[in-house]
Amino acid sequence: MRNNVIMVVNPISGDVDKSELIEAALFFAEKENLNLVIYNTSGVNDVVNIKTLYKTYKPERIIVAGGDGTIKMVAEAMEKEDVILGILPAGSSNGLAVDLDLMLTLEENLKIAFLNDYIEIDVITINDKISLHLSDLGLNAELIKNYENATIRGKLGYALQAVNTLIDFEGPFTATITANNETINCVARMIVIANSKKYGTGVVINPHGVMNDGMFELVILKNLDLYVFGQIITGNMPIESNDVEIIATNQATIKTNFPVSFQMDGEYCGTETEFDVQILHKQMKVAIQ
Ligand SMILES: Nc1ncnc2c1ncn2[C@@H]1O[C@H](COP(=O)(O)OP(=O)(O)OP(=O)(O)O)[C@@H](O)[C@H]1O
Repeated sequence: MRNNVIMVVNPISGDVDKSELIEAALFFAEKENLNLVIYNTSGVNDVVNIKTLYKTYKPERIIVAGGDGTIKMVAEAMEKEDVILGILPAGSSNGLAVDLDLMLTLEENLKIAFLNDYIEIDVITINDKISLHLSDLGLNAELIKNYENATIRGKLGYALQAVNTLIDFEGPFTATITANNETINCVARMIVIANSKKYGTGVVINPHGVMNDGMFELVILKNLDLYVFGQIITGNMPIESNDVEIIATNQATIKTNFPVSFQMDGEYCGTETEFDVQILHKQMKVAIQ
């Protein structure tokens, strides 16, 4: 009997047609004598449908063709199951795939997703919602909100939006952070809650981030003027300066003095004043190179 593999495909992610990808995956599965069951997401009831498919087919692996949002949705559906995720990056944001060095050719990704060994990565929860790699409050979330509403797309649009956001931003907020049995107060422009090292753009924000060490980092950016901002986006994260403080922990609460914009893995999530951050150690098995 052939072993089953489920492939979850987000037909709209990254604005790309997936027919070539599906054809290549079917061909690969046939060659490996695997029965590939394809599920196209609809954006409605996907978690429930994937749970049902899992119970029916009991696969050892689930392949995900989509962006971070689709991976998170599958991770949520498979929270209680012992299954390996294989990633075929196909989103407009592929932060997790960038972090795991999976931005490769389709042939390479197919081989890794279907056959390679895996690592068990930690998953962060913020107010009970899953974050796979990087979430933040403050300036970058503000930037993402503005970018979602912007008319000029592409790199120039992003740069213009960044400058506008820096100029318009309400100013620093005060955060009360409790972690490692200590409470500190600080004034910040942005606080990153980081499981990993870099954003999907490749910008390194948390040089010591390791995805399976049972810890996450709070990267507190106290000052984010154009100079510091420039250093960060050019890959020279000023970790030794007074502008930056990094706290490594496995549990934290953050309270802010006014509602602050907040984004999780590239998706704008509104404003909040309280953030309860936990780590689920080695929660997810992901196939890697
Ligand atoms: N068939 C569908 N039609 C419309 N939306 C869908 C469909 N399937 C999934 N979605 C939505 O796709 C989003 C996840 O997309 P994902 O993050 O994987 O790709 P992306 O290209 O990076 O997305 P984004 O446009 O948000 O950057 C979810 O909001 C989900 O509800």
